[in-house]
Amino acid sequence: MTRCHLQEVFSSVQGEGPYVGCRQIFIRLAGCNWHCNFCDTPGNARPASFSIEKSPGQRDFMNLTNPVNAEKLASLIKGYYDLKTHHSISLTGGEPLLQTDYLIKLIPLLAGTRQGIYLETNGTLPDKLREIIDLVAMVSMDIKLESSTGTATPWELHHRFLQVAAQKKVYVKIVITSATSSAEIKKAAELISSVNPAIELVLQPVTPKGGCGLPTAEQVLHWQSVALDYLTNVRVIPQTHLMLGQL
Ligand SMILES: C[S@@+](CC[C@H](N)C(=O)[O-])C[C@H]1O[C@@H](n2cnc3c(N)ncnc32)[C@H](O)[C@@H]1O
Ligand SMILES: Nc1nc2[nH]cc(C(=O)O)c2c(=O)[nH]1
Ligand code: SF4
Ligand SMILES: [Mg+2]
Repeated sequence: MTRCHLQEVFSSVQGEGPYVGCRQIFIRLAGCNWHCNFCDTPGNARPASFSIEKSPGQRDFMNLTNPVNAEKLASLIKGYYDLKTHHSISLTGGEPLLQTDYLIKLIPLLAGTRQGIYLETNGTLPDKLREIIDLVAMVSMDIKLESSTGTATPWELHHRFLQVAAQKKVYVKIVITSATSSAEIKKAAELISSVNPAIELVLQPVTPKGGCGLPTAEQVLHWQSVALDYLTNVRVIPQTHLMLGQL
């Protein structure tokens, strides 16, 4: 039986990127293969328990033991939330693609939302994406810049990842900080354009954390125009859920 380590499950509105405001069920898997200084959800890869909010917005969390099998998780979700009022199910983390065997079992049990599965991923595991791309409707892919992670940007992995993701609805998100450089934005925009210049790029100003500070207004507008030399659609959208008190 395939079982998974989770961090949390809740119903909220998508707070980032072009689907902002869409009602989603968030399933946050545990464990990550990357390290971003700004990460707002770091955590243990094997937590003993996870929490599930029973009534959206009420913060009436119940703690359950990890790992959990797919049938149990699907029946909890269907018991607490009405799938048909939800735009989609966000698979996030941590890095959800670290547990693809589990997702292959879980996703078919969660049919009934309006648009299906929304995958939120760091864009570094193209071979794992290939295993589940047929089960996913939308991909939110990050490009991870060295200036905010301390690790060299995995350009080749990101390129292969985007080629697979482009089979479905996909947009690319880059968290920008005061340390971001124009050269990084140019290289990212060139990479996206080489797959398809119509793929949308969202520049997401960091919510300050881990020594990462906000870029200036001048920096943000400059990087947007750099990216627009290569791409049709480049938007600047910050995280919005925090200001709404949403999870
Ligand atoms: C927590 S990650 C989980 C999914 C996957 N590991 C990834 O990085 O895309 C979800 C999204 O939150 C973004 N994020 C995390 N911390 C942030 C912060 N402090 N400010 C802005 N965005 C942040 C990530 O860049 C990513 O797009
Ligand atoms: N409301 C809300 N929107 C989000 N968009 C991406 C999130 C994530 O952590 O994956 C997230 C999240 O944690 N909450
Ligand atoms: S890849 Fe995602 S979950 Fe992992 S450290 Fe970076 S922001 Fe956090
Ligand atoms: Mg988040």
